[in-house]
Amino acid sequence: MRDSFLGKRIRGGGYAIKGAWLLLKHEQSIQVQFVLAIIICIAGYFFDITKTEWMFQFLAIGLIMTAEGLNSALEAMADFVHPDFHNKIGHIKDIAAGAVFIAAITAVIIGAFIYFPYIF
Ligand SMILES: Nc1ncnc2c1ncn2[C@@H]1O[C@H](COP(=O)(O)OP(=O)(O)OP(=O)(O)O)[C@@H](O)[C@H]1O
Repeated sequence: MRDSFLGKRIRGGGYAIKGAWLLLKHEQSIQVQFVLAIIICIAGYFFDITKTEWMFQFLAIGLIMTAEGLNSALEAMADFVHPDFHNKIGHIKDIAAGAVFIAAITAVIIGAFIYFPYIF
C-alpha cells in the first residue's frame, strides 16, 4: 500500500497539507494575507455578495496566497543556495516579488468590481 499509486498520492497530499500549515505558522506575509482574507470574507457576509462574487473572491484570495507561498518557497531556496549577497539572487527575488504584486493588483481589481457597487 505504502508504495502503491494511491499510497504515494495520499502521502503527497500529507506533505502538501504540512506545507500549507508551515506557511501559516512561519511566514508573516501569509499570516497577513490570511487575516486580510478573513476580513474580506466578513465583508462579503456583511454585504451579502452573490454566489458568483464569492467565487471570484475566493479565487482572488487563493491567487494571492498561492503566489505569496511560492514566493516564500523561492526566497527560502535562494537563501539556502546562496546565503550571501548576489545581484542574481536579488534579481530572482525581485521577479518573484513582482509576481506577487501582479496577483495583488488582480485581487484589488476584483475586489473593486465586487464592492464598489455595494459601497457607492
Ligand atoms: N542575497 C541577496 N542578494 C541580493 N539582493 C537581495 C538578497 N536578499 C534580498 N535581496 C534584495 O532584498 C529584497 C527583499 O528580500 P527579502 O528576502 O528580504 O524578501 P522580503 O520581501 O523582505 O521577504 P520576507 O519579509 O518574507 O523575508 C529582494 O527583493 C532583493 O531585491
